[in-house]
Amino acid sequence: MLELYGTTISSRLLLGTARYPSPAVLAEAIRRSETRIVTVSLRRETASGKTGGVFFEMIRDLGVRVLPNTAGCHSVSEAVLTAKMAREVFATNWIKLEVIGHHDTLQPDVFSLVEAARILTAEGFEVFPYTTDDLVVAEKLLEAGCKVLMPWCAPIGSAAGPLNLTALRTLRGHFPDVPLIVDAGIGRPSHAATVMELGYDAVLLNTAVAGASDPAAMAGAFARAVEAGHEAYHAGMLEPRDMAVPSTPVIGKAVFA
Ligand SMILES: CC(=O)[C@@H](O)[C@H](O)COP(=O)(O)O
Repeated sequence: MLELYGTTISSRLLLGTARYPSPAVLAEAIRRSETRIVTVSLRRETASGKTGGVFFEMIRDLGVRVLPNTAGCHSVSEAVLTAKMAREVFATNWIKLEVIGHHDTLQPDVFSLVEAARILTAEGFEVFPYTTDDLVVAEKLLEAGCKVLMPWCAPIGSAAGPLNLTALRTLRGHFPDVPLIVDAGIGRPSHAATVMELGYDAVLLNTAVAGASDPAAMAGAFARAVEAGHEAYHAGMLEPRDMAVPSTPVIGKAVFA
Protein backbone atom coordinates (compact mmCIF):
# COMPACT_ATOMS: atom_id res chain seq x y z
CA MET A 1 0.00 0.00 0.00
CA LEU A 2 1.09 3.53 -0.73
CA GLU A 3 1.31 5.88 2.22
CA LEU A 4 1.15 9.63 1.61
CA TYR A 5 1.21 12.01 4.55
CA GLY A 6 -0.14 9.30 6.82
CA THR A 7 -2.95 8.29 4.47
CA THR A 8 -2.95 4.79 3.01
CA ILE A 9 -3.83 4.66 -0.67
CA SER A 10 -4.72 1.46 -2.52
CA SER A 11 -3.69 2.56 -6.03
CA ARG A 12 -0.28 3.70 -7.23
CA LEU A 13 -1.67 5.59 -10.20
CA LEU A 14 -2.69 9.23 -9.79
CA LEU A 15 -4.66 10.79 -12.62
CA GLY A 16 -4.95 14.32 -13.97
CA THR A 17 -8.40 15.54 -15.00
CA ALA A 18 -7.67 18.00 -17.81
CA ARG A 19 -8.17 17.78 -21.58
CA TYR A 20 -10.66 14.90 -21.68
CA PRO A 21 -13.10 14.95 -24.58
CA SER A 22 -16.07 15.00 -22.18
CA PRO A 23 -16.88 14.66 -18.46
CA ALA A 24 -18.37 11.21 -19.16
CA VAL A 25 -15.12 10.01 -20.72
CA LEU A 26 -13.18 11.40 -17.78
CA ALA A 27 -15.46 9.60 -15.32
CA GLU A 28 -15.01 6.29 -17.15
CA ALA A 29 -11.24 6.76 -17.30
CA ILE A 30 -11.13 7.39 -13.56
CA ARG A 31 -13.13 4.19 -12.95
CA ARG A 32 -10.99 2.06 -15.26
CA SER A 33 -7.73 3.46 -13.85
CA GLU A 34 -8.79 2.36 -10.36
CA THR A 35 -7.09 5.50 -9.12
CA ARG A 36 -7.90 6.77 -5.65
CA ILE A 37 -6.44 10.25 -6.22
CA VAL A 38 -7.15 12.74 -8.97
CA THR A 39 -5.46 16.08 -9.34
CA VAL A 40 -7.57 19.10 -10.16
CA SER A 41 -6.48 22.55 -11.19
CA LEU A 42 -8.51 25.12 -9.32
CA ARG A 43 -7.56 27.86 -11.76
CA ARG A 44 -8.26 25.99 -14.97
CA GLU A 45 -11.49 24.34 -13.93
CA THR A 46 -13.11 27.37 -12.34
CA ALA A 47 -12.00 29.43 -15.33
CA SER A 48 -14.44 27.42 -17.42
CA GLY A 49 -17.26 29.12 -15.48
CA LYS A 50 -20.57 27.27 -15.58
CA THR A 51 -19.11 23.77 -15.77
CA GLY A 52 -16.87 24.17 -12.68
CA GLY A 53 -19.52 23.18 -10.11
CA VAL A 54 -20.74 20.21 -12.16
CA PHE A 55 -17.19 19.06 -12.63
CA PHE A 56 -16.39 19.16 -8.92
CA GLU A 57 -19.63 17.33 -8.10
CA MET A 58 -18.77 14.57 -10.55
CA ILE A 59 -15.34 14.11 -8.98
CA ARG A 60 -16.91 13.93 -5.54
CA ASP A 61 -19.47 11.37 -6.72
CA LEU A 62 -16.71 9.09 -7.98
CA GLY A 63 -15.45 8.82 -4.42
CA VAL A 64 -11.84 9.63 -5.21
CA ARG A 65 -9.63 11.89 -3.21
CA VAL A 66 -8.82 15.28 -4.73
CA LEU A 67 -5.26 16.55 -4.85
CA PRO A 68 -5.69 20.17 -5.88
CA ASN A 69 -2.84 21.65 -7.89
CA THR A 70 -1.44 25.07 -8.62
CA ALA A 71 -1.06 24.47 -12.36
CA GLY A 72 -0.55 27.67 -14.31
CA CYS A 73 1.15 29.53 -11.44
CA HIS A 74 4.39 31.30 -12.26
CA SER A 75 5.33 32.95 -8.98
CA VAL A 76 5.51 32.17 -5.27
CA SER A 77 2.70 34.57 -4.41
CA GLU A 78 0.39 33.18 -7.11
CA ALA A 79 1.06 29.58 -6.03
CA VAL A 80 0.56 30.32 -2.33
CA LEU A 81 -2.69 32.19 -2.98
CA THR A 82 -3.99 29.42 -5.25
CA ALA A 83 -3.11 26.80 -2.64
CA LYS A 84 -5.05 28.71 0.00
CA MET A 85 -8.09 28.99 -2.26
CA ALA A 86 -7.86 25.27 -3.04
CA ARG A 87 -7.80 24.47 0.67
CA GLU A 88 -11.06 26.37 1.09
CA VAL A 89 -12.76 24.83 -1.95
CA PHE A 90 -11.71 21.22 -1.43
CA ALA A 91 -11.33 21.16 2.35
CA THR A 92 -7.93 19.49 2.17
CA ASN A 93 -4.43 20.40 3.28
CA TRP A 94 -2.99 18.48 0.36
CA ILE A 95 -1.60 20.58 -2.46
CA LYS A 96 0.30 19.60 -5.58
CA LEU A 97 2.62 22.55 -5.86
CA GLU A 98 3.57 23.70 -9.34
CA VAL A 99 5.50 26.89 -10.00
CA ILE A 100 6.30 27.02 -13.68
CA GLY A 101 9.55 28.72 -14.66
CA HIS A 102 9.87 28.21 -18.37
CA HIS A 103 7.36 28.84 -21.09
CA ASP A 104 8.48 26.23 -23.66
CA THR A 105 9.31 23.34 -21.40
CA LEU A 106 6.96 24.12 -18.50
CA GLN A 107 9.99 23.31 -16.38
CA PRO A 108 9.44 24.08 -12.70
CA ASP A 109 11.09 27.19 -11.27
CA VAL A 110 12.78 25.22 -8.54
CA PHE A 111 13.93 28.29 -6.58
CA SER A 112 10.38 29.60 -6.26
CA LEU A 113 9.13 26.06 -5.69
CA VAL A 114 11.32 25.62 -2.61
CA GLU A 115 10.30 29.03 -1.28
CA ALA A 116 6.58 28.35 -1.82
CA ALA A 117 6.94 24.89 -0.26
CA ARG A 118 8.52 26.42 2.84
CA ILE A 119 5.70 28.95 3.20
CA LEU A 120 2.95 26.40 2.66
CA THR A 121 4.31 23.72 5.00
CA ALA A 122 4.66 26.38 7.70
CA GLU A 123 0.97 27.09 7.18
CA GLY A 124 -0.01 23.46 7.67
CA PHE A 125 -0.20 22.30 4.05
CA GLU A 126 0.96 18.84 3.03
CA VAL A 127 2.89 19.67 -0.08
CA PHE A 128 3.41 17.45 -3.15
CA PRO A 129 6.02 19.41 -5.10
CA TYR A 130 6.24 19.00 -8.87
CA THR A 131 9.99 19.26 -9.40
CA THR A 132 12.82 18.33 -11.71
CA ASP A 133 14.96 15.24 -11.13
CA ASP A 134 17.71 17.34 -9.47
CA LEU A 135 19.10 15.78 -6.29
CA VAL A 136 20.03 19.05 -4.56
CA VAL A 137 16.62 20.58 -5.21
CA ALA A 138 15.06 17.41 -3.81
CA GLU A 139 17.10 17.83 -0.62
CA LYS A 140 15.99 21.47 -0.29
CA LEU A 141 12.35 20.47 -0.72
CA LEU A 142 12.68 17.91 2.04
CA GLU A 143 14.34 20.51 4.25
CA ALA A 144 11.41 22.81 3.46
CA GLY A 145 9.08 20.23 4.99
CA CYS A 146 7.87 18.21 1.99
CA LYS A 147 7.37 14.53 2.80
CA VAL A 148 6.66 13.47 -0.78
CA LEU A 149 8.56 14.35 -3.96
CA MET A 150 7.18 14.44 -7.49
CA PRO A 151 10.01 14.61 -10.02
CA TRP A 152 9.22 14.91 -13.70
CA CYS A 153 10.50 12.32 -16.13
CA ALA A 154 10.00 14.61 -19.16
CA PRO A 155 8.20 17.89 -19.85
CA ILE A 156 4.45 18.02 -19.17
CA GLY A 157 2.42 16.80 -22.11
CA SER A 158 5.48 15.65 -24.08
CA ALA A 159 4.73 11.93 -23.73
CA ALA A 160 8.49 11.48 -24.10
CA GLY A 161 8.88 9.01 -21.24
CA PRO A 162 11.82 8.85 -18.83
CA LEU A 163 14.60 10.96 -20.34
CA ASN A 164 17.09 10.54 -17.52
CA LEU A 165 16.87 7.18 -15.83
CA THR A 166 20.17 7.79 -14.05
CA ALA A 167 18.81 10.88 -12.30
CA LEU A 168 15.61 9.07 -11.30
CA ARG A 169 17.64 6.14 -10.00
CA THR A 170 19.84 8.54 -8.03
CA LEU A 171 16.81 10.09 -6.33
CA ARG A 172 15.46 6.66 -5.43
CA GLY A 173 18.84 5.62 -4.05
CA HIS A 174 19.25 8.74 -1.91
CA PHE A 175 15.75 8.84 -0.50
CA PRO A 176 14.74 5.24 0.14
CA ASP A 177 12.08 6.23 2.68
CA VAL A 178 10.50 9.20 0.90
CA PRO A 179 7.47 8.48 -1.29
CA LEU A 180 8.57 9.32 -4.84
CA ILE A 181 5.96 9.87 -7.53
CA VAL A 182 6.94 10.45 -11.14
CA ASP A 183 4.81 13.32 -12.39
CA ALA A 184 4.66 14.47 -16.00
CA GLY A 185 6.03 13.29 -19.31
CA ILE A 186 4.83 9.70 -19.25
CA GLY A 187 3.45 8.73 -22.66
CA ARG A 188 2.95 4.97 -22.59
CA PRO A 189 2.21 2.20 -20.12
CA SER A 190 5.75 0.88 -20.69
CA HIS A 191 7.13 4.24 -19.44
CA ALA A 192 5.08 3.88 -16.27
CA ALA A 193 6.27 0.31 -15.79
CA THR A 194 9.88 1.40 -16.31
CA VAL A 195 9.84 4.01 -13.55
CA MET A 196 7.99 1.66 -11.22
CA GLU A 197 10.67 -0.96 -11.90
CA LEU A 198 13.17 1.59 -10.53
CA GLY A 199 11.32 1.38 -7.24
CA TYR A 200 9.19 4.50 -7.58
CA ASP A 201 6.13 4.52 -5.39
CA ALA A 202 3.59 5.83 -7.88
CA VAL A 203 3.08 7.81 -11.08
CA LEU A 204 0.88 10.76 -11.89
CA LEU A 205 -0.16 11.26 -15.48
CA ASN A 206 -2.74 13.09 -17.52
CA THR A 207 -2.03 13.65 -21.20
CA ALA A 208 -1.29 10.02 -22.10
CA VAL A 209 -4.77 9.00 -20.98
CA ALA A 210 -6.78 12.12 -21.84
CA GLY A 211 -5.25 12.28 -25.33
CA ALA A 212 -5.60 8.59 -26.18
CA SER A 213 -8.12 7.50 -28.80
CA ASP A 214 -9.87 5.51 -26.08
CA PRO A 215 -9.01 7.16 -22.76
CA ALA A 216 -10.86 4.63 -20.61
CA ALA A 217 -9.06 1.66 -22.18
CA MET A 218 -5.74 3.48 -21.84
CA ALA A 219 -6.47 4.19 -18.18
CA GLY A 220 -6.94 0.46 -17.63
CA ALA A 221 -3.68 -0.29 -19.44
CA PHE A 222 -1.81 2.16 -17.23
CA ALA A 223 -3.33 0.65 -14.09
CA ARG A 224 -1.95 -2.76 -15.03
CA ALA A 225 1.45 -1.38 -16.09
CA VAL A 226 1.93 0.47 -12.81
CA GLU A 227 1.11 -2.64 -10.81
CA ALA A 228 3.33 -4.82 -13.02
CA GLY A 229 6.30 -2.48 -12.56
CA HIS A 230 5.76 -2.33 -8.82
CA GLU A 231 5.50 -6.10 -8.47
CA ALA A 232 8.54 -6.65 -10.68
CA TYR A 233 10.64 -4.29 -8.56
CA HIS A 234 9.80 -6.23 -5.43
CA ALA A 235 10.16 -9.62 -7.13
CA GLY A 236 13.89 -9.00 -7.71
CA MET A 237 14.79 -8.46 -11.35
CA LEU A 238 17.91 -9.79 -13.02
CA GLU A 239 20.70 -7.41 -13.98
CA PRO A 240 21.40 -7.40 -17.72
CA ARG A 241 24.68 -9.06 -18.74
CA ASP A 242 26.85 -9.08 -21.84
CA MET A 243 27.41 -12.81 -22.16
CA ALA A 244 24.85 -15.46 -22.98
CA VAL A 245 23.81 -17.85 -20.23
CA PRO A 246 22.07 -21.05 -21.42
CA SER A 247 18.57 -21.07 -20.05
CA THR A 248 18.49 -24.85 -20.35
CA PRO A 249 21.39 -26.45 -18.43
CA VAL A 250 22.95 -29.37 -20.32
CA ILE A 251 24.27 -32.37 -18.40
CA GLY A 252 26.48 -34.88 -20.21
CA LYS A 253 25.83 -35.90 -23.80
CA ALA A 254 22.66 -36.99 -25.48
CA VAL A 255 22.62 -40.72 -26.23
CA PHE A 256 21.13 -41.80 -29.54
CA ALA A 257 20.38 -45.51 -29.79
C1 LIG B 1 -2.05 17.01 -14.50
C2 LIG B 1 -0.91 17.55 -13.78
O1 LIG B 1 -1.09 17.90 -12.71
C3 LIG B 1 0.43 17.71 -14.36
O2 LIG B 1 1.50 17.67 -13.53
C4 LIG B 1 0.72 17.18 -15.66
O3 LIG B 1 -0.19 17.67 -16.57
C5 LIG B 1 0.95 15.72 -15.81
O4 LIG B 1 1.78 15.56 -16.88
P1 LIG B 1 1.37 14.77 -18.21
O5 LIG B 1 0.17 15.48 -18.74
O6 LIG B 1 2.58 14.87 -19.07
O7 LIG B 1 1.07 13.38 -17.78
